Amino acid sequence: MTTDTPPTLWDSLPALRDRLADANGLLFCTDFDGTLAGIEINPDAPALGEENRVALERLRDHDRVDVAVISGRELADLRERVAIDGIDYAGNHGLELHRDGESTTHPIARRRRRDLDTIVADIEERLDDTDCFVEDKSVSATVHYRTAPERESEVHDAVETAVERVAEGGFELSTGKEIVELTPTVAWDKGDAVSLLVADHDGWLPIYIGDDTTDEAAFRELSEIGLGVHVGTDSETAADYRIDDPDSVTRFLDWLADEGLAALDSRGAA
Ligand SMILES: O=P(O)(O)OC[C@H]1O[C@H](O[C@H]2O[C@H](CO)[C@@H](O)[C@H](O)[C@H]2O)[C@H](O)[C@@H](O)[C@@H]1O
Repeated sequence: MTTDTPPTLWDSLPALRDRLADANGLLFCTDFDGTLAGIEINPDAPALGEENRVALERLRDHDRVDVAVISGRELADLRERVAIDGIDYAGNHGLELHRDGESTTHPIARRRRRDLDTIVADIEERLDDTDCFVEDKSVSATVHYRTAPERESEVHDAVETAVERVAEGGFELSTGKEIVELTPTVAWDKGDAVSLLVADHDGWLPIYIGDDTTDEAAFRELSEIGLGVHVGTDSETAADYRIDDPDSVTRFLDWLADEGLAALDSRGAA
């Protein structure tokens, strides 16, 4: 993993234009929270802004562009929030996929649902008298402590204890922005979801854009073959480039739907 802050994407747009002009097509993959929508206190609040919707639809409508939204959110929640037809979706960090109109869930994740229900109930009981709460995402769960940051270690302890009690080794913990994520122990992440899509797009340029720790797997997957863009100023990222915040993502989407598509169309024009 690169430890230097990657260069800003804005200085590299001429190079990106060249890569698009050489590519068979564009596979545009994006995270949702902190990328397409800003971070909010209430996890129910984030919505896809109109400018982003228009740009993503313009990309979708190009015959040599495919779009995928890849999120830690539950697939049903993500699809409802984004609500763009004709694109691919991955929910629960890739454990749920919606491709070509069909939804699938990783079989091991499906089998662990009952254990997860018990774990969620246990965590809820342990955190009952706090402001922390559990977002039950059917095959994974997220414990939110944004409104009680002083409870961070208490949340970790509660999740660890609940997993040990119910299904030791069956679930793993990861951290995100003021959250602890609890996912079934399965060798499958956002990087694998991206790699599955890349396999169907020979000679296309894959781009992945995201802001959080689970997006790093996708950046690593694309390090040799595509382009990763980290949203934020963290230095520890495997992404090739960075941009500041979700507003910058909107500007980039606008550029891509305009100049990026023009570059793609210029292939063979000279
Ligand atoms: O992969 P993503 O699309 O980035 O999803 C990651 C998690 O995002 C959500 O939590 C984050 O956003 C919330 C709303 O802005 C915020 O309140 C929370 O503190 C953030 O961590 C979502 O609720 C989780 O399920 C996703 O896993």
